[in-house]
Amino acid sequence: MPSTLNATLPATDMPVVEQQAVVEKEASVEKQAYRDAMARLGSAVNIITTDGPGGRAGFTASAVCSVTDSPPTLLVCLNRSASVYPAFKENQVLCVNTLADCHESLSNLFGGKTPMEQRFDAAEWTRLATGSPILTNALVSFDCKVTQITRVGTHDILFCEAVALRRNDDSHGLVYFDRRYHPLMRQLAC
Ligand SMILES: NC(=O)c1ccc[n+]([C@@H]2O[C@H](COP(=O)([O-])OP(=O)(O)OC[C@H]3O[C@@H](n4cnc5c(N)ncnc54)[C@H](O)[C@@H]3O)[C@@H](O)[C@H]2O)c1
Ligand SMILES: Cc1cc2c(cc1C)N(C[C@H](O)[C@H](O)[C@H](O)COP(=O)(O)O)c1[nH]c(=O)[nH]c(=O)c1N2
Repeated sequence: MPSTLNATLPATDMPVVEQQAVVEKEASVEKQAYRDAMARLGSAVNIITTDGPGGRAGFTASAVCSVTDSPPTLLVCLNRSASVYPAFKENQVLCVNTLADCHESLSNLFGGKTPMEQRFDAAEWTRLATGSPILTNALVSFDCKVTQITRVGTHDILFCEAVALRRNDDSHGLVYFDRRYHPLMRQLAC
């Protein structure tokens, strides 16, 4: 049986669509229940990097997605309590490095409390247009300037316009699902 959110609702003859609206208005979801539910959404894993006057910094992020291709724009959600937040806020440039199947330990390094130098020492980096660190064997890297920031709850949503791209066509993907990493195989040319 699938589990459901328990919300006390008045019994009515309302059509299903209107009853759903009542659930959204009256019920609230506990933080842990929300996280447990979100853990069921598989996502790519990315290391977001920056460099500039605010210093070099990087963190692991799963809250990343495409917004529009005109202009080519992604969004990245960053917790304002993260140690890296001031650097991203000041630099206004970043690179979204999407991880390949070999990057599980690198993802954990950039997602923990590890000192910044130790994080970057664990891999090889280059630069493209903005000066943000590009992970040399990432599946794909989006070098971006931050064009807009929106504050929602604990996080800032950074809207990022891609100004340069770099792809590795001989790597497999990495997905974070159910609080674990899973390799994702691509059909590679023979
Ligand atoms: N968007 C985020 O900030 C985000 C996303 C994923 C993981 N994390 C952090 O990574 C660590 C490990 O996460 P996990 O997935 O193994 O287990 P978890 O139980 O902490 O999180 C499960 C899922 O809930 C969501 N989530 C967790 N913390 C969040 C937050 N502060 N804001 C918005 N969404 C959040 C994410 O989708 C995450 O995959 C935790 O410290 C978690 O806070 C943060
Ligand atoms: C798989 C996975 C996915 C995410 C994270 C972690 C992990 C392991 N973290 C947490 C983030 O990486 C962590 O808070 C930073 O490394 C900052 O940590 P410090 O404050 O520097 O220790 C994270 N944080 C964030 O602000 N947005 C996100 O999308 C994610 N996603």
